[in-house]
Amino acid sequence: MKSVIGVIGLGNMGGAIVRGLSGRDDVTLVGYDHNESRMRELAEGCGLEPAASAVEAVERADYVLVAVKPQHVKPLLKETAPALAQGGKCVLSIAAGIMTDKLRKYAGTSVPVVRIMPNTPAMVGAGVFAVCLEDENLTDGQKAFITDALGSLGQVHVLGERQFDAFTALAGSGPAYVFYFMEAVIEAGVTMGLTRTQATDMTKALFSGSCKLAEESDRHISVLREMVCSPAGTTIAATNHMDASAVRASIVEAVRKAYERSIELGK
Ligand SMILES: NC(=O)C1=CN([C@@H]2O[C@H](COP(=O)(O)OP(=O)(O)OC[C@H]3O[C@@H](n4cnc5c(N)ncnc54)[C@H](O)[C@@H]3O)[C@@H](O)[C@H]2O)C=CC1
Ligand SMILES: O=C(O)[C@@H]1CCC=N1
Repeated sequence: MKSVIGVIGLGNMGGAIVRGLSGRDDVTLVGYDHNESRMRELAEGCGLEPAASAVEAVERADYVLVAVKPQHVKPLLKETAPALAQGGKCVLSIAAGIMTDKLRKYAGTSVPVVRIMPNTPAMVGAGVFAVCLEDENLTDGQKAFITDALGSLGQVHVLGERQFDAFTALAGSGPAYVFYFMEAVIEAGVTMGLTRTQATDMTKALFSGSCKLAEESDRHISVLREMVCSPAGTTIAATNHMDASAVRASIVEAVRKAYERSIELGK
């Protein structure tokens, strides 16, 4: 039997998850967004069934995926609480920082809630997900369905909720750090006289090749870096400059800022 996933909020992340799940034949996707063009695009592109309202999406769904911005979660769950109370449903929230006890309070019923933290590479089936399955009202069938569905969009880590802020700062926000570093490398290439197209193509291949090596090699990441740093060579000149500029400390501090912000959003 098919499970119905009702996705509310079809922006960057909700849209990515719909695209990623659209190939599954055990799932019917229903969606609602205030922005009609988002529903239309996903209806045409991957067979999403548009709902006339958030309440209708909830009424039709077995799993309700809440993919609106954190500040919109409370009014949305309050509005849909009567429909959520119909029984047999499950709330999945990807909102950064909003804890399960708050989600339960807003939904106002004994509906089980699951917190999920995705990242945007889910758009191409290469996401990294954290999922918190601690709600005692969750059935084994629901847990199995959720982990399996997320598994078709990328790597899944079942985590306790207390680890969610760290995961959000590292992997949820993480693609932005990687793209930020890529932008800087591209600018360096252009500074040295490469065309922007050349520098962009080279940088994409550099990052995907390095990630492939890190994944497929048994060597520690630090050893892989040392292998590039020839004695008195070009690379050690660059990494010494990064150390002198405290780039590593700055990255650690930046990720910690995201962690603090995630904690703050949960208050
Ligand atoms: N963008 C990212 O990389 C990640 C985002 N998240 C979380 O995902 C959630 C969504 O983020 P984005 O997709 O980036 O935001 P977005 O702004 O791209 O999409 C949000 C969508 O929700 C719609 N919306 C707002 N209120 C609504 C309502 N009451 N009913 C129906 N639709 C409504 C908006 O029209 C918009 O299309 C956030 O809570 C964020 O914390 C989590 C991990 C990664
Ligand atoms: O920046 C944010 O708040 C969201 C959560 C993780 C990635 N984007």
